[in-house]
Amino acid sequence: LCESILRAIRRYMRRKENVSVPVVDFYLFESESSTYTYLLADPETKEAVLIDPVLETIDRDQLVHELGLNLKVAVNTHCHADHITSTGMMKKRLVGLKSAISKLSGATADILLSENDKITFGRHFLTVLETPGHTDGCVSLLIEDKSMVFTGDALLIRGCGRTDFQQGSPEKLYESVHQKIFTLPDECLVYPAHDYLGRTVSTVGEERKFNPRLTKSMDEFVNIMKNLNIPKPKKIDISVPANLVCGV
Ligand SMILES: N[C@@H](CCC(=O)N[C@@H](CSS)C(=O)NCC(=O)O)C(=O)O
Ligand SMILES: [Fe+2]
Repeated sequence: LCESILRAIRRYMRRKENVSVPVVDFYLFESESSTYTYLLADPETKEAVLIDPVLETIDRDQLVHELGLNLKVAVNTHCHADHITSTGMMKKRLVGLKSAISKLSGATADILLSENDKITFGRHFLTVLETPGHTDGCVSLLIEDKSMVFTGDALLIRGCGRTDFQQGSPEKLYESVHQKIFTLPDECLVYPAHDYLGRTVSTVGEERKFNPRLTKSMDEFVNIMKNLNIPKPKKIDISVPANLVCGV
């Protein structure tokens, strides 16, 4: 393990002992699309935010009730191509819940996000970082003390989102990650929207050092991304149109 992840683990353990920091339920995983959903809450005010919820796991995500949380916002990091979001269905079940997605995604939602917007829950907030390249409307969400960033499909653990559909651009993705994410503190924990190998968390320092795609030059990166040759997501034709309207 490199130094930055050890520092991050120590920092995380200290945070767990301090009730004034947000609680995150890290392991809400949807196995068909290998998607991570993240629930963040202020333990004192009970206000909460849900990131990238999936339709198939909407019943599991009712745990917000069990935890006595007041879910304010359900946010998508982008218009997903591989699964349908549950934000629209969830709004029908939870009075007062608002959906959010980037303005540049072209999707409809209650809140259309732009660079530097804040999503507040209790005493905490996430700052919106526009990180286009996988899609034009991709955002990453940074917690106020820069200890955690939720990167959607922009930066995956030892990988990144593909750039061969949905306005994908390897050049834009390279710039987004280098300018917006790799400039964060080394020990900032990186939580991606997917992992296909069972990994759950990384750090900015680790990815800056070891990411096999993004440590390369821009030209090499573009070449890698143009030759990924991976099949399209099985559900792309139903997911994209559905996600343009919050999945309903
Ligand atoms: N097999 C999956 C789709 C896998 C895939 O294409 N994942 C995307 C993120 S979801 S849009 C991706 O960007 N992958 C990058 C990579 O390097 O794997 C399915 O059929 O759903
Ligand atoms: Fe995606």
